[in-house]
Amino acid sequence: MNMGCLCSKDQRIEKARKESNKMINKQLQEDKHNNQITCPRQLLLLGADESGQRTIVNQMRCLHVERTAQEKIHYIQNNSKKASGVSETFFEVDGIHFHVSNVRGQRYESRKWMRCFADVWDVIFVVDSSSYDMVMQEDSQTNGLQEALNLFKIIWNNRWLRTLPVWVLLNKQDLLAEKILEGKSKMEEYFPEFAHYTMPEFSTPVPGEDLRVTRAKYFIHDEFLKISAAGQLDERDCHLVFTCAVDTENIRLFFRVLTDSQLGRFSTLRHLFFTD
Ligand SMILES: Nc1nc2c(ncn2[C@@H]2O[C@H](COP(=O)(O)OP(=O)(O)OP(=O)(O)O)[C@@H](O)[C@H]2O)c(=O)[nH]1
Repeated sequence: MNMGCLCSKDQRIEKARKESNKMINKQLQEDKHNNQITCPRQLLLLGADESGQRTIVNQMRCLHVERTAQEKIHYIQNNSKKASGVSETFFEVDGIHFHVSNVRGQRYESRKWMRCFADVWDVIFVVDSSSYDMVMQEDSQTNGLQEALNLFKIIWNNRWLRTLPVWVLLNKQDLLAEKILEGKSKMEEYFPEFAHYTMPEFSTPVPGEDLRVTRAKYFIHDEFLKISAAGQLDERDCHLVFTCAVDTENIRLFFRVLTDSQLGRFSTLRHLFFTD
């Protein structure tokens, strides 16, 4: 009788323990799910002037926002000719909330804002790939692409951002292709090393793409790759992506790949962007 009682008491305890475990696990799952939905993923959007940052934000807003987007702008005092500050956009994709912080005037104010981004998930760095023959408005002297490379180096090596994955959007591919095919502005006149550049084996032209365009875009790609690879000790993701921000579909697909990567999913759309 006693034995029976003890046994059923043990069984009751065991049953209660299992139920409690089940409830805890269920709660954990729900919290995880709610967290994914309500806790915004913060993206830090950076790049040199005129690279296409605002266009990308606008595309995201048009695509996903309408109902959910809000925008806040904080201005930072500075002495440069252009306004600088942080504009923040909030929107939702597939139930996941995003928070994009777009920093203007990064080169001059970086010390002021870098440490404000403790919760950033990814850095998106936008490049005007067609600026290889242009000078910066700021000083009418510095080559546009060289300025983007210099700024990327600062951002890649910044200690506040050192652990974060970086997506380099080699933007304005349409304008780059136009310039290269036009033949008036030769890349080697601005970047002499281009004359001896050979493409990596994995570089595959987009169907129908002229090989001169493929070579130019991979040259730029490799210049950024060199910076991300130099002196790197720990594993850190640097994804180089060819984009055209005025093409809504292109930005939509990029965003889907980014969302998949943040959710730890392998994106079937990767091949549309990735060069590795
Ligand atoms: N053809 C083409 N034009 C682009 C592309 N991306 C941006 N643009 C244009 O380039 C210009 C500058 O783009 P913005 O989005 O304002 O660039 P930004 O980086 O926000 O510029 P700042 O305000 O100077 O920081 C605009 O006229 C855009 O329409 C692209 O991929 N292709």
